[in-house]
Amino acid sequence: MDAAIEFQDVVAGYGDFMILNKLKLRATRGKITLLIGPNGAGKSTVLKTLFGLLKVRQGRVLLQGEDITGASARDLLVKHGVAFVPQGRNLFGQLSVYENLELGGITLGTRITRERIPEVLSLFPRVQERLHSAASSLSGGEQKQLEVGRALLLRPRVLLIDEPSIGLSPLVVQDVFRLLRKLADEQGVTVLMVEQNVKSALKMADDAIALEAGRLVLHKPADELLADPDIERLFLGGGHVPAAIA
Ligand SMILES: Nc1ncnc2c1ncn2[C@@H]1O[C@H](COP(=O)(O)OP(=O)(O)OP(=O)(O)O)[C@@H](O)[C@H]1O
Repeated sequence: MDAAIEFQDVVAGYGDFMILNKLKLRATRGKITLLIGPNGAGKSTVLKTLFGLLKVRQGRVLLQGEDITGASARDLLVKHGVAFVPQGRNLFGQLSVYENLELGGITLGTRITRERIPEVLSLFPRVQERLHSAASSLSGGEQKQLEVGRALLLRPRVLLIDEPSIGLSPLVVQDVFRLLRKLADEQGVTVLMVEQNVKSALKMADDAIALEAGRLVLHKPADELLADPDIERLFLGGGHVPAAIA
């Protein structure tokens, strides 16, 4: 397997409380890998650790075979082509769509950023129509598209995305998923995603990794998991949150 991302026995957490428990995982280059598992399993923690926001206490993190353990978020973004779209709203609401994009490209310099903005906007026609509106006036889905667009300005090779569907209508969720599919298929971007809309996400993902208590419990093709009659138990670690898999 051509691993874009590899965790080798990674231990990481918050303060003295370790969440990832000698975690081993691999995500294939140019594919969409979905991280699933019960609440608190450590899914978001994987993304934060990979993006250098949490310290790796033990083990190694590799990107395209290169050891990036301990690299800062800035270096990951600028030198290694990793972009992170966190949960929730992360825009400057009072600033315009265009200004938010300009800020997203701050590490590139103004000239390159301005050259790239049209190419990013071409992916999001509805956002393009609102270029000079305050970001906070966009719908939830448009705001999420703008966040993804802002990350794409840096032409990432790896996109980490945490629960993009929160607060979005099912149709808009499909738009976001289609976009991720396009990035993987046409640009070879590796996507690692956490998403509570598990069934819809599995329909467009390539692989699924299930975590439980900071360890990997399953890694298989998304379509195989979708066909597994034990799917609810696997997703929820024996819990029962039917709305999460509707
Ligand atoms: N900033 C923080 N400080 C302390 N503990 C945290 C922090 N963020 C998360 N945790 C704890 O780490 C554990 C794993 O959290 P994480 O967000 O990675 O889980 P998750 O699998 O993404 O869950 P969910 O599906 O609920 O989003 C949880 O017990 C959570 O309470």
